[in-house]
Amino acid sequence: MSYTIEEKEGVLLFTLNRPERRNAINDELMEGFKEVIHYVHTHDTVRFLVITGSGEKAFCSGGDLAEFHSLVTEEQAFSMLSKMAEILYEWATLPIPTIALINGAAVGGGCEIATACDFRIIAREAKCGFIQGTLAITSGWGGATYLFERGLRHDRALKMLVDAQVYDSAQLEEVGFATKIYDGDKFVALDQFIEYMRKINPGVHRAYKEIEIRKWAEKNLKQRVMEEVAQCAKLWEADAHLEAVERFLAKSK
Ligand SMILES: CC[C@@H](C(=O)O)C(=O)SCCNC(=O)CCNC(=O)[C@H](O)C(C)(C)COP(=O)(O)OP(=O)(O)OC[C@H]1O[C@@H](n2cnc3c(N)ncnc32)[C@H](O)[C@@H]1OP(=O)(O)O
Repeated sequence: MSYTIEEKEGVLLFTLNRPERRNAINDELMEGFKEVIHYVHTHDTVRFLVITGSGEKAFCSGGDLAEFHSLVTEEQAFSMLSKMAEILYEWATLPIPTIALINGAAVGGGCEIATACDFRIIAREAKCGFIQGTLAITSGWGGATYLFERGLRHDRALKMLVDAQVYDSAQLEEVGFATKIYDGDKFVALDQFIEYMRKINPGVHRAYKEIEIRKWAEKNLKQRVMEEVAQCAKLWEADAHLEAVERFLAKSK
């Protein structure tokens, strides 16, 4: 199975489980996200949603470049990108705190998933980056829109996007992308992070999330996400992108 979903003591843990592909997102994993979202909406027992990657190396390497390379036209790209963008919008507007437990590399769409979460707890040796620019595309799942909502200084957020480089944990802390850097066991770090939150009535968390979600509704967040998707889809069909992906895949052979 390419993912697992486990509920324990109020924490719903969603683990991306394709370590041999560095937990890249394919259609099956998108269905996993949908299952998790449905679970949260139908189980009041869930207080915190946590997403992490299996293995040591990666949280998530973004879209599965091998699987999605068959999408060539703008329309084909839009169809895949908008599907995941819709899912991430649902995720970002869930009524409970969401946490990206970043155990390893979070690049491309993996960095977008992390940005769509409320909190990013990052392993000291992990790296994150909006590296889409190196593939001649922009973020295509709404990640830039979320990044500009996360309260980073505007020039720092923009620099992350336009440089398209991976940042180490010290840099991620400095720019304000990381909520917390951890050493050692990721679940110990998670337990410490939610220690105080656990003691608070869940209604309080839901109320704070509603405040943020209301603000986003007023600022047309969904529409802005979809415009980001459309921009990425346009770039997707250009030769520069298709050739960059071919170069990446050729390295693996
Ligand atoms: C499509 C949406 C778009 C968006 O909207 O954002 C994107 O997400 S674009 C995709 C951006 N992602 C990438 O460009 C992935 C780049 N991957 C890496 O930089 C590295 O793999 C890593 C994540 C930093 C991990 O490095 P390392 O631990 O050294 O592993 P390898 O590079 O050797 O990879 C192992 C294995 O996994 C395959 N792989 C990695 N990422 C992907 C991917 N995104 N899609 C498909 N396959 C991926 C890689 O090809 C290797 O395969 P083998 O050589 O066959 O073992």
